[in-house]
Amino acid sequence: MSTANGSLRPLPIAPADPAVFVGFGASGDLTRRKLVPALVNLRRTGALPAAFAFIAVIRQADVGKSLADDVLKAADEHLDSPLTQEERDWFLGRIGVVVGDVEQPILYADIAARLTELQASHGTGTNALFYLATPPQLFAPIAAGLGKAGLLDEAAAHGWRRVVVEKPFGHDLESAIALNRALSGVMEERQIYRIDHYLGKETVQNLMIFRFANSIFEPIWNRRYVDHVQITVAESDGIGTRGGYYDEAGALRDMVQNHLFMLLALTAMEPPISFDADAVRDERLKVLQAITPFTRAMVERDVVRAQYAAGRIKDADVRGYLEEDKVAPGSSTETFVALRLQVENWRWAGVPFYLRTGKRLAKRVSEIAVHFRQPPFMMFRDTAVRSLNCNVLVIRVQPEEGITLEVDAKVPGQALDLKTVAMDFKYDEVFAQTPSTGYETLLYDALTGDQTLFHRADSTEVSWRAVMPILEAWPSQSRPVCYAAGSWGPEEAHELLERDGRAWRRP
Ligand SMILES: NC(=O)C1=CN([C@@H]2O[C@H](COP(=O)(O)OP(=O)(O)OC[C@H]3O[C@@H](n4cnc5c(N)ncnc54)[C@H](OP(=O)(O)O)[C@@H]3O)[C@@H](O)[C@H]2O)C=CC1
Ligand SMILES: O=C1O[C@H](COP(=O)(O)O)[C@@H](O)[C@H](O)[C@H]1O
Repeated sequence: MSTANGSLRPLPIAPADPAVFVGFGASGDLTRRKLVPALVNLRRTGALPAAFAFIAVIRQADVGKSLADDVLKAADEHLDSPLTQEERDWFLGRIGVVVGDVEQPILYADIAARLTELQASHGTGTNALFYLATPPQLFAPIAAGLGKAGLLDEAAAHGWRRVVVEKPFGHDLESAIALNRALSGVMEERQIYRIDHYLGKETVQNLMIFRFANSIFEPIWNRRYVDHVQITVAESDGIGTRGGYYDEAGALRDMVQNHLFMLLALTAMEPPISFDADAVRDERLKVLQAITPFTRAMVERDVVRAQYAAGRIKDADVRGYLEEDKVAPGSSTETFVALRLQVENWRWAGVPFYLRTGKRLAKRVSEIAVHFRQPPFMMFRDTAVRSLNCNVLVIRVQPEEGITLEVDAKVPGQALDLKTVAMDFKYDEVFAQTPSTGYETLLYDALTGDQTLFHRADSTEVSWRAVMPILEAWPSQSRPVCYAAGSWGPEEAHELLERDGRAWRRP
């Protein structure tokens, strides 16, 4: 059974169902920086139920002693305003800790006992949301442990049981299939919430509203009017402390296969027949299925992989990727990818989609730029106007969230002169509420049983299938090319568009 999309929720927002949140990997970075702050934000907006408790599942007993205090202290740094004493006491009174080894059945018996305890003391009822914020190789063992202990059996529990699975969802197609199989062996698809925090971002959700709640864009949203689309997710940060994970993953797995493909899917999808979760996910899936498979020749020609070298960002020297902690000597892991792909369907045949993402680029900015075709020049041919610019619609995902439409206007005066001007919508000028990190929305959706903004099993596999030919071709190709930290990527990425008579937008 599918669920209804949260975008259609009536205001004011109702508190989610009473539940216990069971966080695996609760001593980790994600819990501190994103999950706990998101839960605090949900409570601030009245979206967290009063009957709520949090079980932190960790492996080191000594960490457990101060864990509740530590995560709240860390959360403080990621909130717009620090926790009040009332909030601190509220959360402290609701956090329980369970220590153990995720491979051992006893851990799950302890979790079950703790659940019963908290259900009684906090009146949470029997709903439980299990959140897997651990290294990915533990997702399947944890699911198996939960399954064997009967913790996912909703009939026996008399309440819902849901599992949020963090990214990366697999390392390649084969491992994604295996993980889907492991999950579906112990629970129903409707219980699985594969997270992609980009889908929770306000601006990303707004893409569907922008396209389908306004009548003026849809008629021109196709190959007749669109020349090409550019999707950029640029980061100025490097890999930080995540070298161990990143060196195994690289930008294609870390960003393209999931986040950029979701931006692509939402940009290119057909209108769903409703906001029903499966109706929306069906349409996103069809876009991924329509990506023209990459041949080796296409990988060679249309995919640029690169790695950052030392450079300067914001007036500071930064080291190159190979000097980062936990990166293998001489690693050929890419920190930048630019590619050109085609969505072969009736709407988009012949329209190139250019995607690029990278670490240590000139600035942090994510945007989708839809470049429309040029108008016929005919009317201007005997005038001083030398060329016409094409209209560009830019959806700014982050930061400075908003939407800009670039149009040509006449420069005031007697001569005929044109200038490109921007019609601008900025979230922070229109709405009091600033767009969230995405985790608030996704946690609320998981707590209310809305799967729209989560990946379904089929889409994880189809997106891996699309990138596999690239991953398979790379080892036999030359090393990634270099780009200086603080730049907009390697020259080859610019050539990718120049070859087609186009250029990347400078965000
Ligand atoms: N951090 C982020 O911004 C993002 C993270 N993610 C994903 O979230 C997940 C967690 O990431 P993150 O919090 O950064 O990772 P961390 O390495 O910071 O934390 C991992 C957590 O898992 C625990 N853990 C590690 N090994 C074991 C084990 N063998 N048995 C039991 N527990 C174990 C760690 O416990 P201990 O403290 O004892 O080591 C820690 O609590 C990953 O899948 C990551 O890809 C996704 C997007 C963004
Ligand atoms: O999933 C990931 O996303 C972040 C970028 O997220 P954003 O919300 O800050 O844009 C990226 O840095 C990280 O490498 C990747 O794993």
